[in-house]
Amino acid sequence: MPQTNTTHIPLTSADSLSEETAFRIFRAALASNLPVALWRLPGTKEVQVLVSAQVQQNLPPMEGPQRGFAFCPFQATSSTPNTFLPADLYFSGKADASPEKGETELPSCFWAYFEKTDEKQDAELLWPSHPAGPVKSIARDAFEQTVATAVKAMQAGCLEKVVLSRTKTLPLFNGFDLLTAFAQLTRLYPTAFVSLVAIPGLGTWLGATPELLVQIDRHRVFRTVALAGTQPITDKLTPADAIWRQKEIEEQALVQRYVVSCFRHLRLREYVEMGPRTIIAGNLLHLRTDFSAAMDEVGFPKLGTQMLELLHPTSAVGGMPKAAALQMIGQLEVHDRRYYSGFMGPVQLGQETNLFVNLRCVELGQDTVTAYAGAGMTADSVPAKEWVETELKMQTVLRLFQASES
Ligand SMILES: C=C(O[C@H]1C=CC=C(C(=O)O)[C@@H]1O)C(=O)O
Repeated sequence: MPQTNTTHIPLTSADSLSEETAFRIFRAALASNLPVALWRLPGTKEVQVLVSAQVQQNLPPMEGPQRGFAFCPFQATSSTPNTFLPADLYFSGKADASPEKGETELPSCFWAYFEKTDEKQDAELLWPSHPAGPVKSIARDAFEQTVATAVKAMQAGCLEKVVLSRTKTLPLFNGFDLLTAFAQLTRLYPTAFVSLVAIPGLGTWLGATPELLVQIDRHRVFRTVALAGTQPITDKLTPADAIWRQKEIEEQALVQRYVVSCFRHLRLREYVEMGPRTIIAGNLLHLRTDFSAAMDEVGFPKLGTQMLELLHPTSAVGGMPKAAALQMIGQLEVHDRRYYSGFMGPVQLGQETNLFVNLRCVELGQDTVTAYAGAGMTADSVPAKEWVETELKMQTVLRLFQASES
């Protein structure tokens, strides 16, 4: 593994013991070909894991009572459906917790592998990959051309903003270890939602996203954010000193207005809006506005589910107006986004729902890794800068795969 220069958060022995239990469950699920999700919530230490006996294609209400893990694409298709993994086995990662069983029994082979993995496992893990293999990548010149096309359309007034993405596929280096990569991301990005999701027939995704889509906390407070605008962190720059150009301010304001339009659509006025302020996401800074509403007090007991339907895809990954932006993405991008810029996260686990936008992520093939990243374009975008921005976003996770680039 390449060396990283980031501060490591020391784990206590109780933490590392429960992390090892979560990893054992993950390995046993892969070995028995079961869908599995492993994650660490922002600002927490616990690594949580969930295994399902089978996948559902309909999302239940986000407010309960069904518990599980949602994993949804940018746009659902037959090869990238919406998926919900019921919590047939769930481990919260807390030092005093043990794995909890759900409604459906896991097959006995899972428990056989789980017992076996008690001893240190040296056998290589085989993870599921998408049956169609890696998606297409675009060369720098061609990407910059497409950005120029989008900029012209925006200057002509056809739309205000579009988020165009691209991908980069590298061979996996010898000795790559999936769980080590996950553990490294948890140490590198303490404020990100770090996840590793493996679903037979659909693929394996690893990431560290900064973008909350929908949260319903244990007090039934709904939260979402408007995140956009990007600049690299430099040695001298703290979030408080960050200066934003008009282009980024407008780009984020469009996302913020989009969230407000969703509240308006529901005729909900009693929400709290804070920001925008500058936040750190790995090697980057973004602008973020926070929104919240106490669901019962404002008379919207199903606000999480209703807002999810309206928000996704937000203009942080699509654009404004939404329909025109989605059409342009379909025309200009050479790849299928699959689960990149979709959303995912635990539903009603630990009495909370926490859904995040799948950004700063990679998709794993058997011997390849594909990074996905996009950037918000407006009439003022400069194509070369947008290329660099997507490169920086990809580095969030690809830095762990550097040995692959040599
Ligand atoms: C689309 C991505 O980031 C979004 C979130 C924050 C900032 C963004 C931007 O500045 O363009 C994007 O809207 C991505 O990471 O692939």
